[in-house]
Amino acid sequence: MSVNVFSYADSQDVANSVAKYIINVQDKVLSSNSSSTFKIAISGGSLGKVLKKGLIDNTTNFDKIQWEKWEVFFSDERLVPLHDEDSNYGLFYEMVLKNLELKNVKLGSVHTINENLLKKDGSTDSQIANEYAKILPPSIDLILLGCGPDGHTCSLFPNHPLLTERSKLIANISNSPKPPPRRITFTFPVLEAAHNIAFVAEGAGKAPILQKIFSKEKSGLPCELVNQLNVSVNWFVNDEAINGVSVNASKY
Ligand SMILES: O=C1O[C@H](COP(=O)(O)O)[C@@H](O)[C@H](O)[C@H]1O
Repeated sequence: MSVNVFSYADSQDVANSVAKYIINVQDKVLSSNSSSTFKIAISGGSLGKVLKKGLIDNTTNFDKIQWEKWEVFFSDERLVPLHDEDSNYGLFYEMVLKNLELKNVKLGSVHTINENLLKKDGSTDSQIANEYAKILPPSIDLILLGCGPDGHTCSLFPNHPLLTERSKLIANISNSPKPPPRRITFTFPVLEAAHNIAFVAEGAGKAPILQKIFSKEKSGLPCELVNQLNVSVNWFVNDEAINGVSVNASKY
């Protein structure tokens, strides 16, 4: 399927076009008779600020979001308490949910890890992953992903055995090369069942890895493997991130 790249000089324009895209997918999903909720998966890292800029600070976009119909999942989660500074839910809370509370707006539902199961020794991590897998729908309408400087996405890292995991929808990892080490993550079966996937990547620091991901030579990097799925994949980047990358970028 198609891989599109949309690039802008300015970060605010990246955030606005990500927001416009989210709203378009949301509207399409909710206007079809088959769905009463919009199922969206969120990542951590730099995506949090982009969502705040595009969906909260931009009040025109804010008003177009049907918040009460959103069902939010996390493409990966760090195995720390939900309000820890490393938690992807915690980041989403700070950037989005807290602002909804201030405006008295209710979000449909947010599917977090079961915090009560967390144990310091990690002995229940696989149980946390299994429980999260049970609440996943057969397919997610839109998965928003980041791209780490090493080409990882979700908590799927380069050359890691989880890249070929087919039997579990959610897997736990205890040796993440990026801290914190204990995490759970979507596996490829969840990504390939999605209706739409979008990456957000910004900054000159991302250019070297994007050059590899979009090179004709296969790298096997996790983000490149996502580009090869039979799913519509859209990249929202700033110009610095695709400096020297062989892609035809356009505007969304
Ligand atoms: O550790 C993580 O990193 C990736 C990429 O983050 P970014 O800050 O480079 O955009 C993120 O997508 C993932 O959810 C997170 O757990």
